[in-house]
Amino acid sequence: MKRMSALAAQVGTDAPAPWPADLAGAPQDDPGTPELSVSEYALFAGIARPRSMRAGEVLFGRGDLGTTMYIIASGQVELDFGEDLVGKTLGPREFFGELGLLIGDHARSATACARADGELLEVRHEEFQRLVDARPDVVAHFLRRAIARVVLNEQFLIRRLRRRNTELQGALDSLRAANDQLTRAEAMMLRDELTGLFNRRGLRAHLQERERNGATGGLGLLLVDCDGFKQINDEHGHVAGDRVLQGVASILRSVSGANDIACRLGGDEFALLFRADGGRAEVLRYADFIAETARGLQDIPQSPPRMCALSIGASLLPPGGRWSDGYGLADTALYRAKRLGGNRVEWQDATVATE
Ligand SMILES: Nc1nc2c(ncn2[C@@H]2O[C@H](COP(=O)(O)OP(=O)(O)OP(=O)(O)O)[C@@H](O)[C@H]2O)c(=O)[nH]1
Repeated sequence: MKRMSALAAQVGTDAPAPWPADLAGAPQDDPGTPELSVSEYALFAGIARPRSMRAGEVLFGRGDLGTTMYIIASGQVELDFGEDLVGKTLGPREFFGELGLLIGDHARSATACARADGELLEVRHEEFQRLVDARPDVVAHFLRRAIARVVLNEQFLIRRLRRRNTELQGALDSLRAANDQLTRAEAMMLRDELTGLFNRRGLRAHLQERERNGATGGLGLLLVDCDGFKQINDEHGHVAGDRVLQGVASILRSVSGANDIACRLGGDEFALLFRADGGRAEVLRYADFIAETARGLQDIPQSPPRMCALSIGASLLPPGGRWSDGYGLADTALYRAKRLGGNRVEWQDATVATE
């Protein structure tokens, strides 16, 4: 500090400082190095204001406007760029805050905090101007170094951002893939594995959706149950039974439209819920077609059989009515169809729902 103070005393007036003879030539060191050369440091020390710093002292905060550059004479300063950017620790002859000095009222890009007790040189615009007047060659060299440092920092930041961008892109791709898998898994959970029709969960989801949209009325409901199915299993094996169930599913799929829902409720029991603006007549037309198709397939002599007879209970979901009401009606009708020997369609009205 003594050496610096002596030089500082020499530039106490506006007159250019008489520079030591050994510093007469422009410094030749690498502009990319972070610290000032000994000769540069001596020149800055000749014009700067010395000040001391205490460990933990915040010299300026990120975003603060500033016009002062600092050179470290002794001690250490930590620069914190915030977010997840890597900070820097600077030591003797290193400088910081130069953009504030060069641009003026520049928002600081980092918080500068003293890591240890030490001494700083403060360079403000007036002092720097004196150096410009007296030693433009030194200033030009310093500026090259300062610009090189800014450019290096920018390039580092750009590389880092590119890398981060690639990482983010990868994370996004994984997320998309996981989301697709989840969507597929969710869709599979709503389907019956054997027939590909919706299962009970799928039917419930579909009904909830319709209830949310207030679109539960005017729907035809068929409950379809296989007749003598256990016997097919017993006589021809489960694989043959499975093929019969798949055959029933195919018939239901072939009559259901885009907004209808064909569903395997479990075992050998199925349901078809469909738009039936034509009321009872239309619902029964669907039911008769299904029963008739099954009969037709059953009549083709095959071993093992590809189809069995079907019992069908039919009803209409009353406008504004609940699914459970409509289901109760169709179930009553199905029970009657079974009781009457199966292989038939039975209808149940809401008005005479008691049996
Ligand atoms: N092959 C096969 N059989 C199944 C499956 N799920 C349930 N079953 C069988 O389906 C049969 C259903 O028996 P029941 O309800 O008595 O059927 P049913 O013989 O048609 O009797 P009714 O309805 O009175 O005519 C049982 O033997 C179950 O083991 C399946 O996924 N595949």
